[in-house]
Amino acid sequence: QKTSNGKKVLVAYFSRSGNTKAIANHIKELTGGDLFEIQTAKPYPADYHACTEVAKKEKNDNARPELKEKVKNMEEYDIIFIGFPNWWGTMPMPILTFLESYKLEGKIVIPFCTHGGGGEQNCFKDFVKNTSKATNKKGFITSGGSASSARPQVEKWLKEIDVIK
Ligand SMILES: Cc1cc2nc3c(=O)[nH]c(=O)nc-3n(C[C@H](O)[C@H](O)[C@H](O)COP(=O)(O)O)c2cc1C
Repeated sequence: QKTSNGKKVLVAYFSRSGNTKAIANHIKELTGGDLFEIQTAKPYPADYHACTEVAKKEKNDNARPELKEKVKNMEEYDIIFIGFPNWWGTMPMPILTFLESYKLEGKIVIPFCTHGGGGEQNCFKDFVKNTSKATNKKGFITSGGSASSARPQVEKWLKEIDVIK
């Protein structure tokens, strides 16, 4: 399925507790795109505090956690939404693994993010820095708690950035 302007859409997301997944689902429903969940080969601890410690170490080490699977047909997509939670003020490191796994030249990449009160911080700045070979469009950000009811805001944003009519 393609959008009204004939583009094929992928909605890739990383989500530990479901908030970012809720936004991914809104985008999928509104654009008719395909969903892909970015998962690490080794799951993060279920315990929140333990997870923050693992994530902090990965950030400090500039790690590239191994991913469970790849998008097999990335070359078919024109527009790639990439969603993630704000972790320690930026993208979780598996997003960097993901971005470095594909040739994104010539594609439109668009981030979306949920946070726990800190807002955007460096999330989108770091995203743009790491996707400089692609065309970037303005991202969508919301607090994790509002994600499931954010469909109207997501729709407004998708119209603003010219992905849907
Ligand atoms: C490891 C970790 C680090 C986090 N760091 C931040 C942060 O720096 N700023 C913030 O606003 N929220 C932070 N959060 C909260 C998440 O961004 C927020 O709960 C988000 O909606 C979770 O999305 P998810 O349900 O898709 O995993 C952190 C959460 C985790 C697990």
